[in-house]
Order: sequence, then structure tokens, then C-alpha cells
Amino acid sequence: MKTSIATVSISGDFRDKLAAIAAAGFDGLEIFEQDFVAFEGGPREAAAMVRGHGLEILLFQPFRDFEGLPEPLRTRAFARAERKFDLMQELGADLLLVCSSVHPEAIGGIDRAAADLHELGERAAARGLRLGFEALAWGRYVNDHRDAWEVVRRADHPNVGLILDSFHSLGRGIPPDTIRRIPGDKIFFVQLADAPAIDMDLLYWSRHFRNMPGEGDLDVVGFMRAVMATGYRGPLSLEIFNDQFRSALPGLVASDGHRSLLALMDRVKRAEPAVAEAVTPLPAPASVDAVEFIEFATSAAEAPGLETQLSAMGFTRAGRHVSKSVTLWRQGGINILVNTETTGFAHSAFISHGTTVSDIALRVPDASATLGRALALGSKRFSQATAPGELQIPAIRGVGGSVLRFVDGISDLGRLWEVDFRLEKNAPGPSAGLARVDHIGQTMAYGEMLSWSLFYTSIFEATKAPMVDVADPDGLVRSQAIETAGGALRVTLNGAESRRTQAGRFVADSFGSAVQHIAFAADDIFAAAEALAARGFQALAIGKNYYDDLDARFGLEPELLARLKSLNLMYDRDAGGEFFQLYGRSFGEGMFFEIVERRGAYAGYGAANAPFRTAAQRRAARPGDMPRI
Ligand SMILES: O=C(O)c1ccc(O)c(O)c1
Ligand SMILES: [Mg+2]
Repeated sequence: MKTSIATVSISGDFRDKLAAIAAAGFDGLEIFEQDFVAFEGGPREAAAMVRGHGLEILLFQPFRDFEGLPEPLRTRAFARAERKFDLMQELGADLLLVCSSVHPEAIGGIDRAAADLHELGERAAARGLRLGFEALAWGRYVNDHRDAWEVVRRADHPNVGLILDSFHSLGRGIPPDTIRRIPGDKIFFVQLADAPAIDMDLLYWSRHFRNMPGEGDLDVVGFMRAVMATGYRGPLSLEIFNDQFRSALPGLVASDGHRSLLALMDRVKRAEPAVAEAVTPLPAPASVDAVEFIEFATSAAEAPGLETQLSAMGFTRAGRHVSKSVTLWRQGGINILVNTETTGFAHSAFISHGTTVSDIALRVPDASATLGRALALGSKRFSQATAPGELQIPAIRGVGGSVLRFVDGISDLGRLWEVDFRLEKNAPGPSAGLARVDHIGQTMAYGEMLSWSLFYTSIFEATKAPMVDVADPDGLVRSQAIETAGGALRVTLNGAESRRTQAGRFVADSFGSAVQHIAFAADDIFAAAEALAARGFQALAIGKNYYDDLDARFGLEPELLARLKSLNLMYDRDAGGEFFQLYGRSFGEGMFFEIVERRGAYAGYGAANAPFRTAAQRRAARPGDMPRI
């Protein structure tokens, strides 16, 4: 099936849009009328540019306020259509989108609309053109694809078909299975868009908040399964009106769009194998068994500070790399690497970000299949020369240019620690009870969040939690958690809108997106907090008001409350269970560690505590701000 995108989805001028659409791998595009009108060249020049990029114009749109008008408006609407047919013939576009009318003088009446479309179909046929009727969710009389289909059915013309748009159908809550009643050959074109679940006026939501399939909360997979079941095999086209995308880099939006279509159709194929013969197979979405290691890029000067923190948290040095200046720190199932190389990728990561997480390695069932899926979805491969005998770990570029690696137990990669490291003979020192990585917090500009959320949810078998707003003392930070099935990989994406927030300063100070915090899970956080305190771990001091409020909210046992307070632990609870958090003091460019314990089936990340944690971090960073007694 052909992939396509509407020019309105991408920023820039007509040339920028075409270049980005072609580079992202689309087969064709929808020309949004405004984009053509704003272009300085004529239609033949535009068409030649499109062809020059190896693209095809699959649709010209929109033609508005056509059906059901009284005279003389009706005659005028036909004359307007003829002008657009002239233009389409020069462009070499053969399909026109007619969207349902919002004209204040439109009369309504399904047969009148059908008769108008029939006549327009005759005129289109005379020129070898076709038209498709689309129900806008806010159309005056036609605002549901079921009614649009009835108009098209009654128009009864071979050159008149239906155009479906997932936003208009799903945004109105119309069950997608109603599409299964429509014959596939009468569906002339399918437009796809997702959107976040926000309760607001349909028109405003559609024109400002649409996003790529998989980036929002609509059931675009259910919609496409129904479309495929009709036998439709025409173009799949993204039509995304989004304020953020209008100012984002055209190449990024286009490549995210292409990735979203491939991932969508892969999910459709897996859910509906009988009707998806036309979809190119991809390796299955990867499950994640564990975070195998997290690697810090640092320098000889800054490494001791980091290593002091690791020791204070109960990590012991367990080995060193056979050829590189990389040490391995271990505790429970956690492996941390500290890289002080002065050349190569880790060093450039250190130069550009300061001490930073340069690599994250995930243990997956089949590393080469995961790499294959990621590359097929347009991820950038990463490789760096290794010394003879060392493992070449499959890797791609992730957030902020960092590296995401894949290891498995079915290849030599399972022998990573024996092959690439010389492990200490001595038994490790006593652990502080940290057992595994609970989650990794990556901080970025707000404008990048959708892109990285799509990155994780398209490659992995993962779900995303609803976006939450965190009130930092200096502005809002948006946070979205992504979690693979079973929870072995949990990532929180934190998007900074203002430079003044902790997250915003981190992005500025570390020159771009990066891991800002790592949370380790303890099986007994009270024991862990005591062990850490005994080792000199500097916990973030939480204020007294927080504990008073906690008590008011949850009515905790006085003994529990006193223990939380004495250890600077934060607490949260949801329907599934309880959550405990301990924060370390920030270091480097604003990174910090967190220790958590999840009890029962607690599913969150302590978002309710985040405003008090950011306020405490701000106080700790600037002691001058503390009130004087
Ligand atoms: O917002 C609009 O007007 C508009 C126009 C054309 C479309 O295909 C659409 O989905 C929305
Ligand atoms: Mg549309």
C-alpha cells in the first residue's frame, strides 16, 4: 500500500516539505491547497518538483462548502469546482477531497447532497478526475462517516467515492467497526491521524492537536483493521494539523510520520493477519527482559565523584573492560559502567554533555531481530570499531544522540561480561539492597517528547501512560511514562517548556536531551535508606510541610510517618499499592539518583510528589534561597 502525507503536516515552504517527504520514504502526498497557493511557481512547476522527488500527488484538498446549497450559491460552487479541476489537471492530481459543508446557508437533505455529488461526479468524469466525500466531525449536516457513505451510495457515480479520516470518526467516538459495512472499492482514500484524549471542541482539537498514529490515544489500529477488512488497499495518508509540528524540523516530522505508518500497519497485520497480505513484514515488537547496563561517559577528573556516589549507594567495583578505560560497578542485578576514555563515542558524549549516560543496553530475546525492527522503522544504526575478540553489540541512536544497545542470551552477546570484561576475583562487598533498575528518566525539550515516545512504543512491546503535568517552582514540566510488558524497561520522558525549570536548565546546561535521573528499585527501601545513610549517601532533604500534608492526605500510622520523615522518604499510593521514594542530591549538570520501592501493583512514578521534590532540589542547589530563621 502506498504511504502518503498531507503537505499541511510539515513545516517550511513547498520545497522544504517536498524534500522532507521524499527523504522520509513516502510514496506520495496530498497537496493542501494553501500550500500550493503560497508557492511562487505554477502548477506545472509544482508537479515537476513532485515528480523530481520521485513522489506522486495522490490527492488535492480540501474543496469546502459544496453540497446542499441553494441557488445562486449552488451554481457558484460548481464554477469554483471547475476552476479547481483545471488546476488539478495541470498538477496531474486525479482525486479531489470534498469535505462536508459548514456553510451557514446549506440546506441539508441527504438526497440533495447526493444529487450535487452526482453532478460533480459527471463533471469530474468528463475530465478523467474523481472525487471523494469526507465527513468533517463538525460538518453542518454530515458529520459522521456513516452519513457520508449514505450520500456517496445515493450519488451512485463511479467517479464519486468516500474518504475516511480516522480523526473525524474516532474523535467523535463513532465505532470503527461500522466501516466494515462499506465496500472497499467505494473508499477512495484514507487519512490517518491520532490525537491525545483531551475533552475540547472538535474543530479546535482537530486543527491544533492531531498527532501521528501511536502518539495519541485514539484507536487508530482498530480503525485501520476495519478499513483493511473492507478490501481497501489504496493510499494510507497522514493528515496532521499540529501546532508543534508546524514549527518543528520538517525532516523530523516526516520521518516520525513514516515510522508511525509502518508501526501502525505492523500492528494491524498482527491483529488481523487474514486481511493484511499487502503489508511488509517487520520483526515483532521487542519485549525487554532487563536493563543490562547503563554506561556513564565521564572524565578522569569527574569519575571519582561519580564513583563516590556509586559506592555510597552500595555498588562495588566488579571489573574492568579488557581494552578500554571502563570500570564495571555492580549491585543486585544492576550493572553500571564508568567510561573515562579520551577518544571515541563516550568521550564525545562527555565533551558535549558533561558527565552523562552515553549508553543504555537492554537484554531482549533476540538482539539482531530487535535491531532489524528498529532499523526498518528508520532508527539510525550506531557502530564503533572494537578491538579484535571483543563483542560488537548491536546499537542504534536514542535520545539526545545517546546509544541504545541490544544484547541477548541466544548469541555470543550473552557472554558479554566474560568476553569484554576482566571481572574481580574477590567477592563483592555488602550490598545496600538495590536490586534492579526501576526506571530511567530522560529529559528533553517538550517539542521532542512525541518523537521519543513513538521511538519507544514503535520498537518495543510497550504502552504509554497518560501525560501528566508536573509543577516545578519555575514552570510546568510534562511527563510521560513508557513501560514494556512486565515492566523490565520503564522510561519517563520529561519535556521542559521553560528553560527555568529543573528540567529546562538541565537541557540547557547539558546541551540537549539526556538521562537526568536513574531510579533503582530496592526490595526494602527502609533498610536501603539506612544502609545508604551509613555509607555517607547524601539524601535530598524533604521539608516538614510535606509530611504534615502526607499525613492529612493518607492518615498514615504515626510510626510509619516518623520513619518516612527521618529517612527523607516520599510516599504515594494508588488503587494497586504503595510507592516509596528516596532522592539523592543533584550532581554534574543536574543529574540525580532515586531509590524506589513498589509495593503491590502500584503503577505510577510518584507524580504527586514531583512538585515537592523539584522544590527541595531547588533549595538544595541554592542554599541562599532557604528562609532564614
Ligand atoms: O480542518 C479542516 O477544515 C479539514 C479540512 C480537510 C480535511 O481533510 C480535514 O480532515 C479537516
Ligand atoms: Mg481529513
